[in-house]
Amino acid sequence: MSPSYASLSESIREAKNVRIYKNKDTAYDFKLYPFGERGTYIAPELIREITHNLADAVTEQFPDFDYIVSPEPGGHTWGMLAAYKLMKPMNILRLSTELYENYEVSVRRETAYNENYIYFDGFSAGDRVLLLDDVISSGATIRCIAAQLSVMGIELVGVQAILAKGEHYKQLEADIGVPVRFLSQV
Ligand SMILES: O=P(O)(O)OC[C@H]1O[C@H](OP(=O)(O)OP(=O)(O)O)[C@H](O)[C@@H]1O
Ligand SMILES: Nc1ncnc2[nH]cnc12
Repeated sequence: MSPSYASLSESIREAKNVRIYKNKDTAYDFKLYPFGERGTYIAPELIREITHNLADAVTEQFPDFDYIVSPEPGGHTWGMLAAYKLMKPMNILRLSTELYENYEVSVRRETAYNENYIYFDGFSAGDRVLLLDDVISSGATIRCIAAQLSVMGIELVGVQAILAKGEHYKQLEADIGVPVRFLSQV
């Protein structure tokens, strides 16, 4: 049976736009997608639809990996639901605006509207992982996570997202050398 994206499509269509400022000169138009952003209401039907579709897409595209890796806070809620549905373990990447020196492995991430550090722990060289996030926009988040996984000797089998914004995912896919898949695109 072909997947239904009715609730997801509606939530994307209806998402409110807010303007956020990285600094006083740089404004960014940001969408309050209910599946990704704080302060939004998410209906159980949408949770179910996204979770089922993520799990089905991963099963079809990426049948063989050890565990799911997702950054908090937008990615790991969905990583966790997909992991539960697929009965796979997961590793949650923690984020902070603070750089904790001598504390775990970190990479600096800069997107169109924010800057912070992503912390890595609990990985072993040779692990085969699937990266799952809610939104791919500039691709900076996935790109820097993939680079750090590679440094640690982790094999990335692919990337699964809920939503791709624009066409940046194509360059991302070419750069990281694994399939980048998503349920919907704006
Ligand atoms: O492709 P990119 O330009 O890197 O954007 C994608 C990232 O942006 C969002 O994270 P954000 O920092 O907004 O935190 P969030 O998880 O609270 O949404 C989203 O969860 C992705 O991780
Ligand atoms: N919710 C969002 N709206 C617009 N761009 C984004 N990039 C990452 N998350 C986004």
